[in-house]
Amino acid sequence: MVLSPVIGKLLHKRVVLASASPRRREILSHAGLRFEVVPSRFKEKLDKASFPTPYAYAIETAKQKALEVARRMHQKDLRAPDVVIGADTIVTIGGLILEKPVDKQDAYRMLSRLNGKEHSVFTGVAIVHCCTTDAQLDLEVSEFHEETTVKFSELSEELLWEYIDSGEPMDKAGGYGIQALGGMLVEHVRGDFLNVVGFPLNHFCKKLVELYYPPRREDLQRVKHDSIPAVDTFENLSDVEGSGSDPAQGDDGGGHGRAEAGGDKRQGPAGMQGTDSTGTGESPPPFPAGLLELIDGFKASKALFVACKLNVFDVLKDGAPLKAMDIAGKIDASVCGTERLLDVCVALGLLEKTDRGYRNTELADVHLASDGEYSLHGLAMRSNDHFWNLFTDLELAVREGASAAFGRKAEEPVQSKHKKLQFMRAMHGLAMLTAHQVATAFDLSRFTSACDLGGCTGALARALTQEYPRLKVTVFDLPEVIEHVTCFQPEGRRPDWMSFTPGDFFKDDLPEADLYILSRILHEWPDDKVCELLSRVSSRCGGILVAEKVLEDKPAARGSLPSSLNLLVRTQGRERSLPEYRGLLERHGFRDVRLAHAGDRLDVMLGTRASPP
Ligand SMILES: Cc1cn([C@H]2C[C@H](O)[C@@H](COP(=O)(O)OP(=O)(O)OP(=O)(O)O)O2)c(=O)[nH]c1=O
Repeated sequence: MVLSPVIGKLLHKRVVLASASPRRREILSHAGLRFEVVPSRFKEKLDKASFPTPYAYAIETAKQKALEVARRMHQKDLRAPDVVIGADTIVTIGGLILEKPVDKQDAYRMLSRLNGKEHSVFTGVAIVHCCTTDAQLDLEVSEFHEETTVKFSELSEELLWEYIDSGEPMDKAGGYGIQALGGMLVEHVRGDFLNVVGFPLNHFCKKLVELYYPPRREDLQRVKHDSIPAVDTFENLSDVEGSGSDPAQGDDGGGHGRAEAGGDKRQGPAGMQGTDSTGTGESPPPFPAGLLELIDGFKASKALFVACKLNVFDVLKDGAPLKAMDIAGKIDASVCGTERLLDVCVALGLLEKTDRGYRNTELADVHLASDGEYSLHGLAMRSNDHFWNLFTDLELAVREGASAAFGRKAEEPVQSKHKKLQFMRAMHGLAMLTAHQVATAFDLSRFTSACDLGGCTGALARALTQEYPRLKVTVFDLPEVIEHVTCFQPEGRRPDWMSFTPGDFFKDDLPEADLYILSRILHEWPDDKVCELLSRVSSRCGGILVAEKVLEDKPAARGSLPSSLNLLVRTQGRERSLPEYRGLLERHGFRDVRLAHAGDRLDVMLGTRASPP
């Protein structure tokens, strides 16, 4: 018997749980899912420091676990399963990620840290849909995370050691198992209990709803957007046409004419399987939820920008929940307007609403408050104040081409101090998110000095010096940028081990360096300017590191599309493919140009040449 129709959607698929966790197996089989278990061999050794949030780390680990199993099964049988599920559970306290203890002492350290305090348990989940065509494996990953807060009682040393000696902590994140003896340590839990045990079943079902049941118009009136559809109890579930009623179809599943025309074949995530709309007029086409979301997308962006501009996320950072009226007072805005904005932020997943008022989600705390290390507040503000206006000219830019539009209402000169700082904050936020991945994409230990051209606040330079302590790094940027770099340094002063040189890389002498770095620079310029810049550096160095989003043969990744239009409306530059970058670099004497991915939004290329005599 299956209680949730969404679980039923998986019954006729070959589903694999990529996990050795007996808890995950139990939770999913109790929910009525049929699956095979293939524990993942992925080594959980990702660099935690390179992730902006703990849950990003858990999601990535879950994803790698699932992908490893999908690829291994495909290699073995040349046929992957239909769906592979991976999960990873971590405990976090005070910015520290706790996984499974390595020994009893480690378990003691973890439990002492949790003793008497509240901590968060995150489970990242990846649902990988596999499709094999002509022996080629195509993978589509959906991912999410769930957070549960757990408070431990004050526990005596004796009790901690007794618990550790029971052996229970050793295979569990944070060194405890809430479902067994560890339950005695816990004072209260806020959120999904099963999430702590290793699998957030409720969120998983909601995710399946999103994937398998894009809402229909009539459903939208009845069902709240993110809830699981009305729970039916039924035994005979089938994806196969005509074999029993489909819960997504309500009560008419058994009827012939209508059932035939309207039979729901929305079997999987968009893109992996087609929909079957007959277009006869008898049944409406599948509800275009994604399209409507796109049409409304600008409203969501604007709501986010306005909340940032009014410092909503700063007001709520790290504090107790506040009522709309109190927030309105602090941001100097009307109560009714504030309440509506806050509710929109809740719907967008930026705030949470409880009986005690509104509070930031972790995403907002980390990325939307203005002062965090990984804050994107500056980027949101620049998007609001600058890109928003430029995009009103998109139609003109498309009609006339970048070069025609450029110069009419293109990049405004960054004159005022306010504008300069806003630009730098935006660049800094993006660079902080990717600096570590760019710095570690290749082994750069053979270089002794590097110069980051257009390196702005030095975020990438700092990551390089952390990774290669012997590398001497210079940041080269316009004088009006260098003038303000100090306020972006963690200690509020320029570090001794990095130098900043003001200048224009098209006009002024460049600092001597073994390796030149161009991160998000070349896409700003047309080919002739790129060649001018490359010829200035090529004769002087042994290597070049270029970080850009490289266009791929397949349709561009969603993440790179806005950037490509951004360039169209404001500069004469453009994104380029690997052959294009390779051609440009090889024309200037760089050989052996290699590519590495540095996350969804950036790729890194390294080209080398014989060191100058
Ligand atoms: C906090 C907590 C964790 N856990 C478990 C859930 C997970 O199985 C484990 C965290 O380790 P994970 O690395 O998430 O999972 P795993 O190694 O057990 O299995 P696999 O990697 O093969 O999927 O801790 C509990 O069982 N109870 C708890 O209260």
